[in-house]
Amino acid sequence: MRKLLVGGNWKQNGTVKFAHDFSQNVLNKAKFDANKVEVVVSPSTLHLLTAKQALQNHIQVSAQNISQYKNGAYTGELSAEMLNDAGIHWTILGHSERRHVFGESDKVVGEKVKHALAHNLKVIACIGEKLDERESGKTQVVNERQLNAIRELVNDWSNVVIAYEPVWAIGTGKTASPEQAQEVHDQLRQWLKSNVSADAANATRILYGGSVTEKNADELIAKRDVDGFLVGGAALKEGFLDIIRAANDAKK
Ligand SMILES: O=C[C@H](O)COP(=O)(O)O
Repeated sequence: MRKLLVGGNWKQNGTVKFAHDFSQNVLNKAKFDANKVEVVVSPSTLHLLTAKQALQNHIQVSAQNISQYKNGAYTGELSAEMLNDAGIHWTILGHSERRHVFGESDKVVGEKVKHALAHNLKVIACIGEKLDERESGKTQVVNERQLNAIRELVNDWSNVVIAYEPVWAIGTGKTASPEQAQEVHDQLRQWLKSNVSADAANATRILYGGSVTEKNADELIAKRDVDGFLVGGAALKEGFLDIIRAANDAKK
C-alpha cells in the first residue's frame, strides 16, 4: 500500500503573512490520517521557513527547485546544502514551468534529481506532455524521454515521487479525465517495472497535477494508479483542505 501524497505548489505567489496564516490554517483544519496521507506544502524559497515553522513538522515543506551545483558562485540559486541546513527535506524538480519557461532540459532535470538525492532530499519529479504532443500521439514518448533522462543518472528511486502533470492541464481548468490520468499513470508504472525494478513500480508514488480542485479530486484519486496530487492554484485556497480530505477518504 502506497502512502498517498498531496502536494501544494504555491509557485511564485504569497506574502510572509500568507505563508504564516495559510500554513497555520492548514495545520489546524486539515483532517487526515498521517499513516495514509502525507501532505507537503511548497512555498517560494523566501517563505519556506515561515511555512515550516507554522506547520510544526506535522506537514512537510518542499522547495520548488534547486540548483544542480554545490554551494558556490551561482547567483540567484538555492542549494541542496541550504535545504539540509534549514531542515527541509523535499524539493520539486522539473516542473513544466522550469522546463518550458526557464528552459531546463531533460538532462539538467536529471542532474538536479541526482544531486538532490545525493544530498538526502526527497524529490517530486515532474513530467508531462504539451498539448501538441498529446494531440500527435506522443504522450508516452515524451513522458518516457523525461523519465529516461533521470534514469540515466539515478538507480535508487526510493526517494522519488513522480508527478504526472500534462502541460495542457496546468492552470487551464482543463483537468485530465480520471481515465486519461489512469492510462498515463499505468504506463508510467509499467515503465518503472521495465526500466527500474518491480519493487520501484510497486512502491513509487505517482501524483497527478493539472487543475486539480476539490471538485475533481475524489474521482481522480479513486483511480488505481493515482497516488495523490500536486496542486497549484487550488493549493492557495481553502479548497486545499478538501483535496486533502479526498485523499484521506479514498478507498485504497
Ligand atoms: O504544480 C502544480 C501544477 O502546475 C498544477 O497547477 P494547477 O493546479 O494550478 O493547474
